[in-house]
Amino acid sequence: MPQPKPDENARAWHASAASKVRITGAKVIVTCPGRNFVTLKIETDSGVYGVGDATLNGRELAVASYLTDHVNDCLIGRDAHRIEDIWQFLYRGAYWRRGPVTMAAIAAVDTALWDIKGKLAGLPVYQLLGGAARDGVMVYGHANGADVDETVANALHYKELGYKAIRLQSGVPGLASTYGVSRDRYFYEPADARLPTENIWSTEKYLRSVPPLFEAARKALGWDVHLLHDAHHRLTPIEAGRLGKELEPYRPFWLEDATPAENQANFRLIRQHTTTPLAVGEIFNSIWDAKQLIEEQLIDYIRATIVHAGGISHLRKLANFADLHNVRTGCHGATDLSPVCMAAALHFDLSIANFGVQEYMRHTAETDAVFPHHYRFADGMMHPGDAPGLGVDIDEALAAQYPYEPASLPVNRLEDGTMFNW
Ligand SMILES: O=C(O)C(=O)C[C@H](O)[C@H](O)CO
Ligand SMILES: [Mg+2]
Repeated sequence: MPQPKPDENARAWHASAASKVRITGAKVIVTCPGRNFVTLKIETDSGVYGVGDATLNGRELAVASYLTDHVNDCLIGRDAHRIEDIWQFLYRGAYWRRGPVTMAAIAAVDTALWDIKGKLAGLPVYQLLGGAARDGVMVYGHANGADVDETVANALHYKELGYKAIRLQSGVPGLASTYGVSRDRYFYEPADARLPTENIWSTEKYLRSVPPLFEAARKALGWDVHLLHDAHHRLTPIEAGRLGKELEPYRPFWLEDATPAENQANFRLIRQHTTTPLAVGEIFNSIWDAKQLIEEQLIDYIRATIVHAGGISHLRKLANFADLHNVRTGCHGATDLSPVCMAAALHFDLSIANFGVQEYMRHTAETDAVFPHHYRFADGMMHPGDAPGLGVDIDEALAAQYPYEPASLPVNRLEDGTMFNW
């Protein structure tokens, strides 16, 4: 029997058959409505455009240059529908894989392409990702204060606002400044000066301060609210094990960034000493940063988010992998992640199987005005809205009124002058 003739031009056929939407332009917008944000806007010949967040706090211009000097020209003429192909082109094609600058740039392209695909389909992005897997996205807010009383008072306020999960960070007696404690009630912005501010840190003083904070918070708030805490990479594994054990009676939702995670095996030691759930990963930029942590079930929540971990496409892979190992998500959502990232994270959170919680720090009114958006908060939950695409935009004329202002994250020294983790 004669065999069917192979189609020698299959590749060409595939290339021409699908309906194409050509990318006609890509531009980077840097704006500072209270803090710096880098946004990528991709335009197509259909008239539809998409936006992606590319903000890397304290290193913003490196990503802006990566996009402008090395990526944007490569996008022109490509089919905006081919999100995975473009992701692979940028990741494999860089040769220098991973790293926060590369992955933030790829994330911005990926996010903008999902926005375009949603707008062209007339669907919110979460519908393209499989639809809503829950009614809304539980978020946690930041309660902080100079001392335990002020922090607990702020936490009570968050509870009144309807929050079901609250992060507690309090000033440490004997230390002039502490991570997570702001002078402002809602907006904590660590990038506070052009050159890095030098803070002083004492692990001993800090460790004494956290259990009394949780004890007071449980007394005042009761047990029907989740309580979280961020150690911000400052403990050794054995110190983290001790803190986790001391917090167990207060049932924290998680202890975050207990120890730096370059060496993923660090978390084994913490696990051996405490049942307090562990969260890590806001500075991760790919699935490889979390592979051992997830495979060995050394953590409970993975904090990687859209802008710093390669966009919606890569974060979905990470979440699916985590799901196999009972690890849930808890996306980073500090104010240095723009409303574009927040919108993308909410579509992602709503659609995945193993969602845990989403961090939510309110942006300033100036930021909200530059980035008009459809996402909303009610009763401790958020929803991305049902506008086609991501449901977020950038007002370029307004953005231009807030030029870039150099700002750095702080650094820490121990009391004897030794450089330490911030
Ligand atoms: O929100 C958190 O949990 C943080 O740790 C915030 C980070 O310090 C901040 O995003 C750094 O830019
Ligand atoms: Mg953190």
